[in-house]
Amino acid sequence: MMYTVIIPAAGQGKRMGSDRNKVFLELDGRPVIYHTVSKFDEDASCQAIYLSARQDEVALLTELLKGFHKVKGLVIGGSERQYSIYNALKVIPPCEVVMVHDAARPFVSQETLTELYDAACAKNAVIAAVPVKDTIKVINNGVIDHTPDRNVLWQVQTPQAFKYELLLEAYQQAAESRFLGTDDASLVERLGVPVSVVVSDYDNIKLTTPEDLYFAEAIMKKRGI
Ligand SMILES: Nc1ccn([C@@H]2O[C@H](COP(=O)(O)OP(=O)(O)OP(=O)(O)O)[C@@H](O)[C@H]2O)c(=O)n1
Ligand SMILES: C[C@](O)(CO)[C@H](O)COP(=O)(O)O
Repeated sequence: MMYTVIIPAAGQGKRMGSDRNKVFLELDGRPVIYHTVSKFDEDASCQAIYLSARQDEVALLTELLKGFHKVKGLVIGGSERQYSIYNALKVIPPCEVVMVHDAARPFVSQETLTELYDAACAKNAVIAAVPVKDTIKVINNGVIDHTPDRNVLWQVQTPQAFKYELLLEAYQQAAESRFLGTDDASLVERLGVPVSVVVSDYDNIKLTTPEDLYFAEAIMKKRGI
């Protein structure tokens, strides 16, 4: 059994504030998306890679990724991350396990991929996450409402891995009820299906705002890249 991964890359990178989609920014002379795709290309359990891309970036992405033989298709993304992923999910060949991973997370480790895949085979739904380090407050109109117990708070990441039929069902139901979530697990949670967690690492950052590029440099330095 192997898995298929969907990599949404059709965002705009507004919070990064650069002149182009952040997945094309370069790290060590290669675009972010190249680093991300290479993690899955190198994983022996990954059988196929599908990406969601902006219409005007399809040609660029095709050229950039032409050396990766596991890349089986590019679909046109939508106006939200969820729509970009659903567009891919609707066209990929049925498989046992499907993972979803943000193009903007180029530092996912092989250990996390292996743990997630093994857990997804044994369970229906599993995501990568790390415990929050800070104290989190719920604030209303500039005033603290309450302080949730930090022991139950986790910062969730991608990859998120699911049995294919379950994820498809979750996306179909979300579309029917016009539910928009900020991650894939939230769509599965709505079905009442338990979603497990694999403890990932703090290097698996999403490049979201400009300071994340400094963290990216530090992670690469640590890894000797
Ligand atoms: N309509 C969208 C929005 C996001 N994404 C992808 O989803 C991942 C996570 O999204 P995020 O970090 O929010 O990226 P952007 O939407 O590009 O960023 P911003 O919200 O700052 O514009 C990214 O790899 C991004 O390319 C996508 O495929 N389609
Ligand atoms: C899926 C995700 O990466 C988990 O942290 C995140 O929720 C994506 O959301 P964003 O609002 O598009 O950054």
